[in-house]
Amino acid sequence: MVDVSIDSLVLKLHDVNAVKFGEYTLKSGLLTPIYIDLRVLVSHPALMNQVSSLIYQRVKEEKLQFDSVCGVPYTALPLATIICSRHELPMLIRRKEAKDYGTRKLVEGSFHEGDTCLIIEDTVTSGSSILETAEVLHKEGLKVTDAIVLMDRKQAGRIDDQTARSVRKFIQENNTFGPKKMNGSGVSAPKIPCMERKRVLSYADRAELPKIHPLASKLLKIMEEKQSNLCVSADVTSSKELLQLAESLGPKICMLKTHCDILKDFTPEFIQKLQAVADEHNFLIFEDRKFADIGNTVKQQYEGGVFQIASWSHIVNAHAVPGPGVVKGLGAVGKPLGRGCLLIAQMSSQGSLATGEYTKAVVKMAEEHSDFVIGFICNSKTIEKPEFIHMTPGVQIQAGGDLLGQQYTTPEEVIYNKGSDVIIVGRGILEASNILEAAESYRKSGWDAYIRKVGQSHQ
Ligand SMILES: O=c1ccn([C@@H]2O[C@H](COP(=O)(O)O)[C@@H](O)[C@H]2O)c(=O)[nH]1
Repeated sequence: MVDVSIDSLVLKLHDVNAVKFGEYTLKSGLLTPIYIDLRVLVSHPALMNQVSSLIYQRVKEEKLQFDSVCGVPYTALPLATIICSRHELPMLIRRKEAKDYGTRKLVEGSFHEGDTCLIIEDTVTSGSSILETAEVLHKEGLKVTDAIVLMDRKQAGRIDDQTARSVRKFIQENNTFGPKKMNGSGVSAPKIPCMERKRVLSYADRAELPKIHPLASKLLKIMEEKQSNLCVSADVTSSKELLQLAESLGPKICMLKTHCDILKDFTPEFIQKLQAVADEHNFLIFEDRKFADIGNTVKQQYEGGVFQIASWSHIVNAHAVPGPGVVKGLGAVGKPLGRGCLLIAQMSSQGSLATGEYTKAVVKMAEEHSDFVIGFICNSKTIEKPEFIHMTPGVQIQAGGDLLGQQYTTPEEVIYNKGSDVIIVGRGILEASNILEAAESYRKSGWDAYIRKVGQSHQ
């Protein structure tokens, strides 16, 4: 039996650099002065054993009942393996991505519908990783009622007073032990420490902010009025098909996203019809053109050519790679027309390079051009300024991915946990057997997650 003293364990964790002090960004986007990185544990077998024993000790103390154990990938996976092997408990493995071949299962191992699965996690902040795992298990028919998490923020004279104060303040402001909650998808939120949320303004309140861009205000009002934060990505190749989509899904959406350069029959007449449908059903058009050239070129691409995008698309987007000239060039055309631009701060695709410092630089560029930039394409909220609208692609009811690197997150995760405002859904709707029903299901999931987020922050 391994001797487990919490204090000695914490010191050892600090020794192997698993507890770091400084300025770090959490998965939730929050800045934290303390970061617990238990990924290094795999290189320290004695510590792995200690941590596993501590977790199992807690399982016993809590007298938890379960049929199998699942470690949240990846850090908690080896911890769960040690516990299960040592105590001869059945284990399940949750895949982060479905395989491209074979069974395409997201949960590996043997189980029966209705079995209870205990989740094991190394550290927790908002609980989003645990919820993601719980949702995947739930979809496979498993019940999840409990999660055991290892996290200790005690210090032992190893940090200076200033750091200790800011850590304590952070813990006070951000960590509370909340009641058991439902997460809206029918999955019981496991009992874990959960983060106290900052007050979240409603879309309607944000529409009235003094510094809001008029187009952002218009979009937020549409969202509130139609109870929809759903943008459908109309990735079809014929204008007839696109118009049919716009016509039938119009009442369900706040925005329709186009890729005009994949249409085989683009004409000015088609655009007139699309604008009429947008007016009739009160949604905005967003041409996902992803401009990425010097100012002078994007100006011409936006205004002229075959597509004359500026004349019909309320919103366009741009990469920040070329520097601020791209925004200035687009703004020269778009601002007089009352158009708005989204900067691509992050991408949903696997291996995207738009992360970390790059994302921060994009946000800064947006702040410096807020008379034209109304928000971001991103995976999660990038800035606490309610004037900016965060829009997230790579959304499907079931998390997973495609064969070309697209990665999907659920509407609940995107809106509630990641703090985004708009879900952008393409194939999740377009490839459904009943497109209208699918759109309604996405609309409802996105809206319910928003209501829950706003509601909880006002309690
Ligand atoms: O990071 C990004 C930026 C844009 N997209 C676009 O969104 C849709 C997603 O389609 P799905 O069928 O839902 O995968 C598509 O038009 C992309 O070009 C994105 O996916 N990720």
